[in-house]
Amino acid sequence: MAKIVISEFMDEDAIRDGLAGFDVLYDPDLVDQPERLAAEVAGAEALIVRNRTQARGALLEAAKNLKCIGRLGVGLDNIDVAACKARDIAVFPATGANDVAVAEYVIGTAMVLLRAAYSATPAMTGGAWPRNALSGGREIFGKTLGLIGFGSIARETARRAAALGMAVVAHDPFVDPSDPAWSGVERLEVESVLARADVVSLHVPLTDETRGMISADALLRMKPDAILVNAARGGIVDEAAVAAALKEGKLGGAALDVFDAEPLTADAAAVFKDVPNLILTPHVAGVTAESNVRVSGVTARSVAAHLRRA
Ligand SMILES: O=C(O)[C@H](O)COP(=O)(O)O
Repeated sequence: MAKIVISEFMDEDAIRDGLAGFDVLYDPDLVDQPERLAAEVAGAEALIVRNRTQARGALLEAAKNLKCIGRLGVGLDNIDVAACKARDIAVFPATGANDVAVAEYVIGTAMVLLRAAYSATPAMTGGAWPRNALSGGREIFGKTLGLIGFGSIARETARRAAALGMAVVAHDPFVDPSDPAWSGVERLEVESVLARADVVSLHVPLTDETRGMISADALLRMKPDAILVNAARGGIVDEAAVAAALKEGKLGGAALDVFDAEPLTADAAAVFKDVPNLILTPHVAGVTAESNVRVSGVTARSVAAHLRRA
């Protein structure tokens, strides 16, 4: 049966159950061995990747027999989708399978950053009692969530926000105004979302249009105590501008899960040193134990079905 190469981590039960009968090469370290990866894909009919394998250029050229790419996530910026289309290589993102993980990350970090009270442990184990200093934390109830992008992850986030008593506003030119998804959510232009929201969360792909969207200027148009959450893609946000705004008190807090260059190097991270009310995470908003099972299952099924049809 067809050969399937999996170059990044995937749930092993999903490989065993969903790809049974296929000749599978699963090596989560392949992504870091470009020459070996190119040699392995030369005979493959399917490639399964997360966000690090760059399915473009030389790798695609080497993959002469490729019929499909399974993406263990939703962002497609690491795949040359146009080149795949031209060669009739199907691309299967795991749409919907990590929505809950990202939505919980957004709500969780927003609550932590609004409350700004959960970093007292070192001071307290040192004998301090910073009650006065930490008494000004804010509640999420009654605040406004502003979503830039209103796809399925943003909608999961909106539902949770509404359940917590937030108002929700959103911008997405690709969702028709008559779409029932807008029910209970105010449809606004980007500028108004930025101006109105207490928590701004990004849910757009990285494209020429969205690159640099949250610039120093855009940050200035947000409320000075607003929280910014970026679990979408690095490159949408000007990282140095976020660090500066937090230091200067022009932004209330930020959670950044994604970065312009990943992994974030110590040099690139230096800009975030001693920045207040900042949460940095290594591109894990969409990855939980549960979402890895769902994402892997969906991807295995899409790839297997395509190869059986092909
Ligand atoms: O695009 C996505 O869905 C997220 O970046 C997570 O993707 P990954 O875990 O497959 O990299």
